Amino acid sequence: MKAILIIAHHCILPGAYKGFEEILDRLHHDLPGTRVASTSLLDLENDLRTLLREDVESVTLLPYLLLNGQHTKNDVPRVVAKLQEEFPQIPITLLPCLGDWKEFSSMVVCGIRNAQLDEKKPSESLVSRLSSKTSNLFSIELNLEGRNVLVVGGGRIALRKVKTLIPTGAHITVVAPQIDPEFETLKADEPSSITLKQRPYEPLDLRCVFMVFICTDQPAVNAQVSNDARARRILVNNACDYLDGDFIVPARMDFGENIAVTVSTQGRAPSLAKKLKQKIQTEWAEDLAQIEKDFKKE
Ligand SMILES: C[C@@]1(CC(=O)O)C2=NC(=C\c3[nH]c(c(CCC(=O)O)c3CC(=O)O)Cc3[nH]c(c(CC(=O)O)c3CCC(=O)O)/C=C3\N/C(=C\2)[C@@H](CCC(=O)O)[C@]3(C)CC(=O)O)/[C@H]1CCC(=O)O
Ligand SMILES: NC(=O)c1ccc[n+]([C@@H]2O[C@H](COP(=O)([O-])OP(=O)(O)OC[C@H]3O[C@@H](n4cnc5c(N)ncnc54)[C@H](O)[C@@H]3O)[C@@H](O)[C@H]2O)c1
Repeated sequence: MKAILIIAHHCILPGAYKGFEEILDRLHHDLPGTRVASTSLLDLENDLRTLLREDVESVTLLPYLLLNGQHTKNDVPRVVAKLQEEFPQIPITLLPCLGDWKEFSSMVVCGIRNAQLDEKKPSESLVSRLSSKTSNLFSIELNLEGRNVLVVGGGRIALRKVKTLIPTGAHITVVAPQIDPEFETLKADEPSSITLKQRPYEPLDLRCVFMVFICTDQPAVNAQVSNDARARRILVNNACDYLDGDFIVPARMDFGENIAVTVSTQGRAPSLAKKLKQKIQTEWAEDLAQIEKDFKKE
């Protein structure tokens, strides 16, 4: 079994470990079969030794620290070197401090930009978001025929976006390390309109792209794509953060040959948009079909 050991500062203030605990929960959930443990700088040596005595094949150490200072330059490597000598058969990998991760700067910039946006659009509870009367989004129906559209992410949300993009005639590229098998089925039906790239996003994926849909489960990747696209003046839809993108996708229904009805909550309550869509589909279908028939007779 592989193991991850996260090293954090010791702190006794209530609530200090909120973000840290969320990361542990997510690692437990997202990396089943990996032993996830945490320790403090003081307990590192004892805890790491205990872990190495368990049935682990490798240990990855993450210093939950921002700056590459005394702890990450000297204290932690010293313990790692000592224990690697004691347990030479178990590889120990020491990751860089968080501040040196390449996605970190994008995440910080994005967080600050969102905070500035939030100053303009205070978003408290859903109820208060919904009761705000003003809408400053502009509705259009966009022609994407022949345009290059990039979808970053290959999961459930990306799949939904691609399904709605196919009928537009756009050239769709999907890039993600994990691509849902259903994409292959879609590609088999539409070989010329879908390209699948099974690897992590790279900034060059944005070359000649008209519009990008950001749909990964990695906030740091989403922030990087958003920043890269903005620098290239590419239109952005961020499925994970409606305040970040240039546009949102409403729920769309087609009735008969000519009628399209879209429902939007301006990003504020997407699940309400879905509910309304279901209501409209069940309650309006017959009436709309009749209206279209009558219109054709006129
Ligand atoms: C309309 C539809 C079109 C489409 O996705 O193409 C759409 N969401 C749909 C479904 C859906 N969305 C969610 C669930 C699970 C909950 C549930 O099941 O109840 C389901 C249901 C499911 O997945 O089945 C939750 C959700 N949605 C967003 C977030 C992130 C966030 O808010 O940060 C979260 C998580 C937080 C939360 O729960 O709030 C974000 C967005 N979702 C949008 C559109 C945009 C805003 C549109 C608007 O407000 O008008 C925006 C901003 C992104 C964008 O522009 O794409 C599609 C209808 C499908 C259909 O056609 O039937
Ligand atoms: N718009 C919506 O309606 C809506 C609804 C629910 C959730 N969301 C948001 O959408 C996100 C994605 O949801 P999902 O259900 O599709 O998740 P998922 O776990 O099914 O898919 C995540 C995808 O991101 C990809 N990914 C990870 N790192 C990547 C990288 N470096 N480059 C490219 N791709 C990378 C993965 O390979 C995977 O294909 C959620 O995290 C959530 O924030 C949006």
